[in-house]
Amino acid sequence: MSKEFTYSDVSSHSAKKDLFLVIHDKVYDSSSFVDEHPGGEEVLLDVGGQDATEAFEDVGHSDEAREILEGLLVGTLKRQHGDPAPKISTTTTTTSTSSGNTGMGIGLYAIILLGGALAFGAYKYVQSQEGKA
Ligand code: HEM
Repeated sequence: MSKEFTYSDVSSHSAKKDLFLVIHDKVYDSSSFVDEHPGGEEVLLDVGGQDATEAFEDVGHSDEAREILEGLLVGTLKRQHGDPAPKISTTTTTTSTSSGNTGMGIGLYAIILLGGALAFGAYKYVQSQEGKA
């Protein structure tokens, strides 16, 4: 059975010799790994006792790094009302890009429709002129 930690439990473990990190709502005891981290101890201490999901994923850690992480697992995070929201990177950027594309699509569509209407009007005008002649 894995242990459950609240956010305030985790935040009390932010010292170098007692360092918990939250990644994807799981709690990892990184104390033994701080000195070995190829990215340096500074970055781990920065996110000690906090949600490090974004920092960890932004670096694009290897499968090997994820295996080490599994070995440090001590439990899961039990979220409570008022806790900081889970951090998930990438999704926001994807959404904003695709909504930008949709806006562009509608703009183009409007121009094509307008062009069609103008062409139709010109055609009708030419026809009426021809009728007169
Ligand atoms: C306990 C959690 C972590 C573990 C087990 C871990 C493990 C590793 C490992 C094994 C590497 C070598 C490259 C690779 O295999 O991907 C690495 C590199 C790196 N890590 Fe982490 N890491 C952790 C957390 C973090 C966090 C929170 C940051 C915050 C920014 C970070 C920043 C970096 C950076 C910048 C490198 C690249 C170092 C370089 O190539 O010069 N790591 N990490």
